[in-house]
Amino acid sequence: MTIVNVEDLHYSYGDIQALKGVNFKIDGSKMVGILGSNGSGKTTLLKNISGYLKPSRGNVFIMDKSVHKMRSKDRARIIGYVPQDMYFDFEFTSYDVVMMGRTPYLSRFQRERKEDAISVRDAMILTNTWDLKDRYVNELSGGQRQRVYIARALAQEPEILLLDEPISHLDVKYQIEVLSILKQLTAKGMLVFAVLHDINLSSQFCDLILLMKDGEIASIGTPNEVITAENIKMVFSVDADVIKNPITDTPLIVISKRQGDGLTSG
Ligand SMILES: Nc1ncnc2c1ncn2[C@@H]1O[C@H](COP(=O)(O)OP(=O)(O)OP(=O)(O)O)[C@@H](O)[C@H]1O
Repeated sequence: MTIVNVEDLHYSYGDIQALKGVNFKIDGSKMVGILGSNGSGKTTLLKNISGYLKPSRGNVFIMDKSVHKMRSKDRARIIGYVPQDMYFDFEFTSYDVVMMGRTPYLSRFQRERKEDAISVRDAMILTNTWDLKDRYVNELSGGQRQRVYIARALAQEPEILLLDEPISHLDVKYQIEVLSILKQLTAKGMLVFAVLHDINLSSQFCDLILLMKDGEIASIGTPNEVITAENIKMVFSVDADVIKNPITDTPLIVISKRQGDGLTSG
């Protein structure tokens, strides 16, 4: 069964056309990396899949249902969304924030049940955030907060998990740890989309790569199909050599040539 079906998706912010006709179908549980240059539409795509933004044209179907026609509570049981950052006006502890992930399972004014506490604890242990449970989330480091947000989405127990740059604030140990956790979740049946900037880690951990340029999909396929010197040049304007990682057998990009002399607009 096709789980996510994106059809002719267009999205504009006023005059800015951020998505210009995106089409793809994904079935089964996989780890999908969304890569592309700055401003190419990755976050906008994720927000349209999550139902947070409504397409200007085209549609997003989740398990054959238009994501916008789903009740928000039903949507939240299926889709977990981890934005780049969130700001909380009030002093919420990490535990409170992760417990917010259980909202779709509780009726109004219903107190948390034992199963909610178990789900929160499991998500926090998995993301290595249990020892942060009593700390105010606004006082955590960027990397600690990022892991708490992932725990919140996991407590939601979604079938599809969307993450916007989930490893951008993490040190290398946690980058590997978070990507490994996401990979384990796909083995348990979850479909994961993650916007990533690290091409080599994406190549190592993702089953599929969706490469974006100027609001369109420049290439979609396995890392072997997508991570090529031609595609890297086309999307990032960078000369790279692509070799095989001798340990993982996945494509590995090496920037060996001297690039341009300064920043170019893009
Ligand atoms: N709220 C907004 N209002 C107006 N334009 C926006 C808004 N958000 C994004 N855009 C524009 O839409 C385009 C796509 O932005 P988007 O954030 O989806 O790109 P991205 O690929 O995620 O970029 P990055 O890698 O820099 O995070 C860009 O031209 C951006 O300037």
